[in-house]
Amino acid sequence: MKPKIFIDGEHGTTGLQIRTRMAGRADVELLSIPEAERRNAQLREDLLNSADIAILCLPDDAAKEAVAMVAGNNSVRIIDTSTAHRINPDWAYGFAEMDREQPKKIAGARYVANPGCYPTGAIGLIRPLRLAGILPEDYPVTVNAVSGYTGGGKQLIAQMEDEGHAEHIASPHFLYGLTLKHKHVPEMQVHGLLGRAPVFAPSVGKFPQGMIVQVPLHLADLKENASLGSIHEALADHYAGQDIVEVVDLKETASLPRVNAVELADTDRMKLYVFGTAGAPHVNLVALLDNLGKGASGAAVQNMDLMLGA
Ligand SMILES: NC(=O)C1=CN([C@@H]2O[C@H](COP(=O)(O)OP(=O)(O)OC[C@H]3O[C@@H](n4cnc5c(N)ncnc54)[C@H](OP(=O)(O)O)[C@@H]3O)[C@@H](O)[C@H]2O)C=CC1
Ligand SMILES: CC(=O)N[C@@H](CCC(=O)OP(=O)(O)O)C(=O)O
Repeated sequence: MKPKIFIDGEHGTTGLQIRTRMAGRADVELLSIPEAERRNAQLREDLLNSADIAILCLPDDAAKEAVAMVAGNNSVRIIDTSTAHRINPDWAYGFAEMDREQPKKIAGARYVANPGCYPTGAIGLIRPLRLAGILPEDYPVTVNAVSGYTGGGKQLIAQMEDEGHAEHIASPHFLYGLTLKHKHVPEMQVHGLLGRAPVFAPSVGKFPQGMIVQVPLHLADLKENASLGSIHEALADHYAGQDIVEVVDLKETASLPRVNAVELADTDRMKLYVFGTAGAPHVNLVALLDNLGKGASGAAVQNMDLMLGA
């Protein structure tokens, strides 16, 4: 029998992109809820309990409610794309490339927390340098980022695209999260293995999908003799043999005049760069991804495949 998959929130931004990725797959059976019934709690509970894997594409509160709906059913496994369970030690963190043994942990888990879009870039850059001993635990990390506006879900999409919207946003680029209490900070600290919470400065650009995450570093405050080359080598070693995360060659990186936020839109890949000048005191670590690809829906399907052994 084919494994049954139910996407709770399938008519939202992340859910729709997962459905698109699943179209044409003959190895799974997709359970579906009509759009008009998407908030029908009884129907959702029935579908959740009929699934082998439920992928939650809901706000945090609704995701917690969905987990409670299957509490008495030991056969339903869950992938949650919300922020609700990302630092819960009972959940496997669904970033398969973060450690060699992570794919195995995800494959065997009942509960998998899909990473946030910004944390995928930030943790992807920071964690390998913590593991290699290059980045000290108490380093004051700063994360600057720009996301495509689909990162804000249906509401922000409507504000950006509909000029008649009462809260239309006409700005081509804006900063937000200005209280510095963004929901992704704890996740970046925990899985980035950081002693201090990073300063996180997010922004949104007038493009639907794409994301740049930057982590600038002072070499003098890293492990002795850390250099552009040794940092690149640590990242390249960490991701060797992976096909989704690419550490871009230093020579190619040095030749780039700019980084385009939408380069990886509509892909599930992530590119990591180490920018700087040999012998100079600073480096800038950069991750490039699609907020809805490796940052959300692409990672959810990758995790589902690991859980199915596909
Ligand atoms: N967009 C992105 O780039 C990313 C999103 N995520 C996460 O994915 C989750 C979904 O976000 P996103 O797809 O962007 O959001 P959307 O607002 O686009 O979609 C959310 C969907 O969930 C439905 N929903 C809301 N509340 C309930 C409820 N109580 N019961 C049933 N259905 C409900 C909404 O229905 P309705 O239309 O009626 O509101 C909508 O269909 C969030 O937790 C978000 O943090 C993660 C990574 C990146
Ligand atoms: C542009 C934008 O608004 N982005 C969202 C983050 C994306 C998202 O929904 O958060 P998760 O990755 O945790 O699911 C935000 O800053 O709240």
